[in-house]
This record gives sequence, structure tokens and C-alpha cells, in this order.
Amino acid sequence: MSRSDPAKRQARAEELAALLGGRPIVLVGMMGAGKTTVGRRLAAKLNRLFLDSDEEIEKAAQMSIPEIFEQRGEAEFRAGEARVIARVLKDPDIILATGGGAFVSEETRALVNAEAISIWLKAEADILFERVSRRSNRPLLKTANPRQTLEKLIAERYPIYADAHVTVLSRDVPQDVVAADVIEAVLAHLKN
Ligand SMILES: Nc1ncnc2c1ncn2[C@@H]1O[C@H](COP(=O)(O)OP(=O)(O)OP(=O)(O)O)[C@@H](O)[C@H]1O
Ligand SMILES: O=C(O)C1=C[C@@H](O)[C@@H](O)[C@H](O)C1
Ligand SMILES: [Mg+2]
Repeated sequence: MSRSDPAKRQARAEELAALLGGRPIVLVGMMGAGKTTVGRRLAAKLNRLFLDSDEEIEKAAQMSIPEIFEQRGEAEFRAGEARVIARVLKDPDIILATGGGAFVSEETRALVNAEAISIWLKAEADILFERVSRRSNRPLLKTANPRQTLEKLIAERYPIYADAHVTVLSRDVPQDVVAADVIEAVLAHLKN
């Protein structure tokens, strides 16, 4: 039976759910890495609640992220992001997708790494750029040269994301395959 066998995959997910005990899983990485989409699938496989810090902030502020950036500024968005993450991490039974800049905060990074298993969903610039170009909802990329801005953010942030417990490549394969890769990588991390 191969790992692509649905029964085998389900068994691996159940094994991980048991091993995790009361620890949240937190997905970090650049915009477009797939934290939200892969996180939802992971939550379904592990039978956990899925939360997204971007969505939680939008709910709390009753505004979209571009509106928050416009009306309140990035610093206030970052403060809200840190508060939301600290609040939701009190629930151990979650899969949390974070906004692309959340893990850059030293305080948030330390909290996430102490309370949860952190996963960096790492993707190449070409893949990220193709994905984020589908929608115009990322205020940080509203620049004269979004590709250059994305590459600058990659250069600044990749050494920081590397502090996550586990790194998984978010390749151009179906999202379920990336979710299965996350399960295997976390199992390997926990068994080490
Ligand atoms: N493995 C994949 N294959 C193809 N498309 C993907 C894959 N993973 C994600 N995508 C697509 O890429 C886009 C960005 O994904 P997603 O919103 O999950 O990224 P994110 O990491 O949550 O970004 P952000 O930090 O901006 O919230 C979505 O349109 C999603 O459907
Ligand atoms: O990479 C970032 O800094 C961001 C990513 C998004 O998830 C949002 O949190 C917001 O657009 C900022
Ligand atoms: Mg997201």
C-alpha cells in the first residue's frame, strides 16, 4: 500500500493527531504559499478547528485587510495580528494559518515556537508571484514593481521563516499533496 492510498493517508493523519496531543499547528510563510488553503485541508484531515489570523483580524475590525492598512496603517494591523495570534493559541486544538508577516515579529515567533508546532510553507518566487497575481488583496504588493517587492520580502523573511520547527515545500502540486507532505514532515519531526 503506497502513501497515496487514501486509507494509508487517513491512518497517517490519525497517527499525527494522536502524537500532537494538545499542541496547535501554525503555518507560516509568504503570501501565496498556501497557508490558508493547505491549512483548511490539514484541519479537515486532523479533525481540528481551522483558524486564519487574517480572517480573525477582519472579523474583529469589521473591515477587509486592505481597508485596515488604508484606514489604520500597517503598525496597527501588526499589533492586532499579534494580539489575535496570542488569543487563538490558547486553544490547543487548532490549525492556524498566519498572515505572511506575522512570524516576523520576534514576540509572535517566540510564542508560536513555544506553544505550537510551526511549519514554514516554503515556495519559489515564481510560484508565489503567479499565485498572488490572481488577486489584488495584498496591500504590501501595491507598488510600482510588485515582483521586485515580493523578492525583497523573500530575501528579508526567508532567514526568519527558517526558525520554524519544520519546513515543507509548497510545490505546484494539488493542495492535498502539500497537506500530506505536512503530515509526513510533522510526524518525522515529532518522532525525532
Ligand atoms: N498547491 C497549490 N497549487 C495550486 N494553487 C495553490 C496551491 N496552494 C495554494 N494555491 C493557490 O494560491 C493562492 C494563494 O493561496 P493562499 O491564500 O492559501 O496563500 P496564503 O499563504 O494563505 O497567503 P496570505 O499570506 O496572503 O494569506 C490561492 O488562490 C490558492 O488557491
Ligand atoms: O506578508 C504580509 O506581510 C501580509 C500577508 C497577508 O497574509 C496579510 O496578513 C497582509 O496582507 C500582510
Ligand atoms: Mg492566507
